[in-house]
Amino acid sequence: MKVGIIGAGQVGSAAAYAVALSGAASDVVLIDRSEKLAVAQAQDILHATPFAAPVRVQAGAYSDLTGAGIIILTAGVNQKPGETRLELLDRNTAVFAEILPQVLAVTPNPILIVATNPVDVMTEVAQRVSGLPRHRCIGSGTILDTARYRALLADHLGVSPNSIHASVLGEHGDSEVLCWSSASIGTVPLASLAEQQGKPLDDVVKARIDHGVRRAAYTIIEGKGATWFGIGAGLARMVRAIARDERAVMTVSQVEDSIEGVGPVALSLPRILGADGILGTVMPILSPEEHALLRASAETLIRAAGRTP
Ligand SMILES: NC(=O)C1=CN([C@@H]2O[C@H](COP(=O)(O)OP(=O)(O)OC[C@H]3O[C@@H](n4cnc5c(N)ncnc54)[C@H](O)[C@@H]3O)[C@@H](O)[C@H]2O)C=CC1
Ligand SMILES: CC(=O)C(=O)O
Repeated sequence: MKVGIIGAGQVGSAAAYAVALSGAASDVVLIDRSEKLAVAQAQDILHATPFAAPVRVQAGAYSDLTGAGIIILTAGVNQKPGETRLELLDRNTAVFAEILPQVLAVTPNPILIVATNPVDVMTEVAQRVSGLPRHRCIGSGTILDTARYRALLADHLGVSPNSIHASVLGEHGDSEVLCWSSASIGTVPLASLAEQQGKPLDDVVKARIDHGVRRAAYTIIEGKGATWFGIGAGLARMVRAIARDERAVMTVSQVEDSIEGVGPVALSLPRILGADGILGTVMPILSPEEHALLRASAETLIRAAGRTP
């Protein structure tokens, strides 16, 4: 499958690199407002392919997107230290208004994967501007937050993150919801395994993990100006699930008519990802407190999109 990536900055290039290393697609086309940057990134990544998978990586123009099945949108501005994701909305909406007509003129029915922040509201913008069906307009949403959550739980419990089933729902941002009540290691509830391991998940540990997930972007941006490896890997994982029709479950964002009684809104829930995009939603069993937090997160996103919940 050919994948177009619009925005060849840190996130776009990390996604291209992860696609190339994992062989998730056969062709990657990088497009950026700065052609010089796109050419340099494509060359650098192409030079990694002899060590990994035979993926064709090139910089291009919109006309080179002919036949692309997936378009990843990473173009736009990122957060400066202390800035929230929601503060980027107006600037990045203008970027999408410029990009999307050029994409759709060449490839009229792609699956869009949105990474540009604020990713949930930008998913709604992309769906509205493109007119594509909701299930083919997918935000990376909390795929990264869920990965952070699983990585921190794995570190605490001394088990592989691959064996941890735990989700972050709602906004990819400050109001996100860490699901504690349904988390498990294999078939064993999280709290039970933590007791068995002699590493209970008390309030102090939970608060530390919550902070580590919710504030990760701020901490990393303070240290190195932006985040890119985690999301790059997450975007490549989404590409693989779609390209191979895996029907894998991932927390990604899609416009919904109603969540917890409010909507329409785009936010993350565990979704089945396959060849036609989002094939379904796997709603986890939530505690009353988690339901309330998810509703509050949806309301935050509706307000961010300029509507009253
Ligand atoms: N969804 C997620 O989990 C994450 C999202 N992000 C978001 O991804 C976005 C990109 O971040 P970075 O790659 O760090 O920024 P960056 O500044 O390194 O790259 C953005 C690129 O977009 C290009 N661009 C801007 N306007 C364009 C246009 N009209 N047409 C074509 N190219 C255009 C710029 O030239 C630049 O190369 C930001 O909004 C950031 O907040 C970043 C990390 C994680
Ligand atoms: C920047 C961003 O959205 C993140 O790293 O979570």
